[in-house]
Amino acid sequence: MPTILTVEQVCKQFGSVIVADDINLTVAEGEAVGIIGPNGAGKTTLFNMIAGSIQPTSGRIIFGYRNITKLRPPDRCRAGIGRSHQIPRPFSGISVYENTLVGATFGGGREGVDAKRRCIDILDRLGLLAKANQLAGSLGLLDRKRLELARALATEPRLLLLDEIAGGLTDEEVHQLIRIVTAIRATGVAILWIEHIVHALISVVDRLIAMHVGRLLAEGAPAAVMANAEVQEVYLGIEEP
Ligand SMILES: Nc1ncnc2c1ncn2[C@@H]1O[C@H](COP(=O)(O)OP(=O)(O)OP(=O)(O)O)[C@@H](O)[C@H]1O
Repeated sequence: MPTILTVEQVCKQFGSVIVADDINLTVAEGEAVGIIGPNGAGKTTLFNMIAGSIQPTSGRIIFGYRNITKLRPPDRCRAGIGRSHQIPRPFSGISVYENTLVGATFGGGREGVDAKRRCIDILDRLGLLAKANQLAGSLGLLDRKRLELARALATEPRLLLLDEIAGGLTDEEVHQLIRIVTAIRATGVAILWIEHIVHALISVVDRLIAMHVGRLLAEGAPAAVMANAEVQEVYLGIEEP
């Protein structure tokens, strides 16, 4: 499959603190890649640089064949990078449907009946259609996470960045979320997913990347990365005997 995202020699410094240290990674079209790492490893900072809300200190970000390093976040969204945030922040005073419509109109560039039809289809796929007219602010956690995904999908992404979407959910809710992400994945959207709930991640992704203090520690098949001695030590706290 052709590459959809290339992160090339990306570094980020906040003052004297290095939070991304020569990051190189690729995601192929339709591929699902997981990112794990302890708190403060630089995972969200990496997403912020891919989505454009912060600029790398150096390095390049290529989306498709386009260098998007200097592009503003709305333009990256319109180019096909969708994002869900760690803490869902829907427009709580408007309905679930209207929240989704904002994404379809803004990112997907659709209007009128076309945008409305797309939103209804997305809400149906995510199991939110029955709550379409409810205020977003009245939703429980799982539904807020579903809405976060719906809003991101409405922008018609070719690459979806998921930031800790399983956090705070019950086991049953995590299973529901896994089914949703698997279904999104089956539509051909590439996924880059940061997650602390590793079993959820591993049940969906093709490849895993482990980060630690701004660096890529290991990368490859999920089982191999989880068995890596350095990953076990820094991430799971398991030291070699
Ligand atoms: N705007 C900022 N200014 C200064 N330091 C920052 C800023 N944003 C992030 N950092 C620092 O960068 C480091 C990486 O943070 P980041 O949120 O990317 O980690 P993370 O791997 O996503 O962690 P978590 O799993 O807790 O979400 C942390 O030490 C954080 O304090």
